[in-house]
Amino acid sequence: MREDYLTGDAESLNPQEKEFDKALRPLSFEDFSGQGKIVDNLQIFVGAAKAREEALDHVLLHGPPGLGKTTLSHIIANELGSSLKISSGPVLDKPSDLAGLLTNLQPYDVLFIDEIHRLNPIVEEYLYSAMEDYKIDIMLDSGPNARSIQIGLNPFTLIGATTRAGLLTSPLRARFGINARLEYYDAALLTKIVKRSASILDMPIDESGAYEIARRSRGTPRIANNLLRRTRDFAQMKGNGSIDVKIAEIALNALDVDQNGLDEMDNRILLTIIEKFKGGPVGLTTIATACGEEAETIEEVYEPFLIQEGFLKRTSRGREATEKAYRHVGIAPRAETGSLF
Ligand SMILES: Nc1ncnc2c1ncn2[C@@H]1O[C@H](COP(=O)(O)OP(=O)(O)OP(=O)(O)O)[C@@H](O)[C@H]1O
Ligand SMILES: [Mg+2]
Repeated sequence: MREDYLTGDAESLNPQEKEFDKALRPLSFEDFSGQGKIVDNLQIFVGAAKAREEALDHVLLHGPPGLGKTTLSHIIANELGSSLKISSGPVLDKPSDLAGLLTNLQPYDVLFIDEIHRLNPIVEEYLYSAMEDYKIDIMLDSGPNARSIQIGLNPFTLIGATTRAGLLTSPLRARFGINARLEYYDAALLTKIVKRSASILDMPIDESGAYEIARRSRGTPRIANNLLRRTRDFAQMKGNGSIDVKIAEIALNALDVDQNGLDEMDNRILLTIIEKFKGGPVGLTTIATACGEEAETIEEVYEPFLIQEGFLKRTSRGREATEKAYRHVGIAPRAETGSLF
């Protein structure tokens, strides 16, 4: 179950969760909390493109899952007054899939390609001229009759989203005029987001309850919203229906979200490095095998937060647990135990 609230994107949700997700998704820059600099800049770029009656420059949004990349794409299209066409890297398998999408775009439409780091390299090449000159070359026929024709496209904006900006090729990256890296949210911002969500869903919640959920949400709005939903269940079954700090604590403890907001897998990663590999350094794939998790998921989902919070260090020789990690799992750091002998 933890998988779906950590990594679950809209596509993997059940219909009820989809409704919930839709109801809570901010629709305008005004409703979107945090990422101040990115939002301020985007507002300027969107306003200027509209005033000049030009397509907005292509936008690359990157950062860990659940921080608002898809949400921001919807907002950009809304604020441009354009429609948003949605696709994703793995879905665009053949150049003809891409050509079909591109030739159907109306002037100033926004094309959103999620997981853009997973584009097929052949499809990616076709994207270059589309992004640069609003043109694509299409191959007609094959064999001796093969010839290519050039088709002009309406001016459009491509928004690419990825959790792995490092995997993007440099020619693709260079074609984005706007490049924004989303950051984790602090507890104050997440408190605001939790209170907004609770009010949309008509859930009574007090400040301390909202803060407790917020500060234990790994800096991630998606997790905050999901923990809010789970906490409501506890409020209904174990309380009087409203959420305060006591109910929030009961719910979060029951869900194995600890005092620092780390969940069961975060703790398993830290414990594995400390207990099985003497605190590291140890390689990512070794950690992954020992934890029974995909290396990619550890790198994309867990590690960035553990590093940002100072539990983990990335060195040239591998991952190392910090002193803070030792204290967190309640084991004395190496230096201290070493000095006893
Ligand atoms: N700044 C924000 N303010 C309020 N709610 C937010 C904000 N950012 C994200 N959310 C909420 O968090 C949920 C997840 O956001 P979103 O789907 O945009 O993340 P994402 O970055 O696209 O994640 P992924 O990488 O998994 O696709 C959204 O449904 C939205 O309700
Ligand atoms: Mg998304």
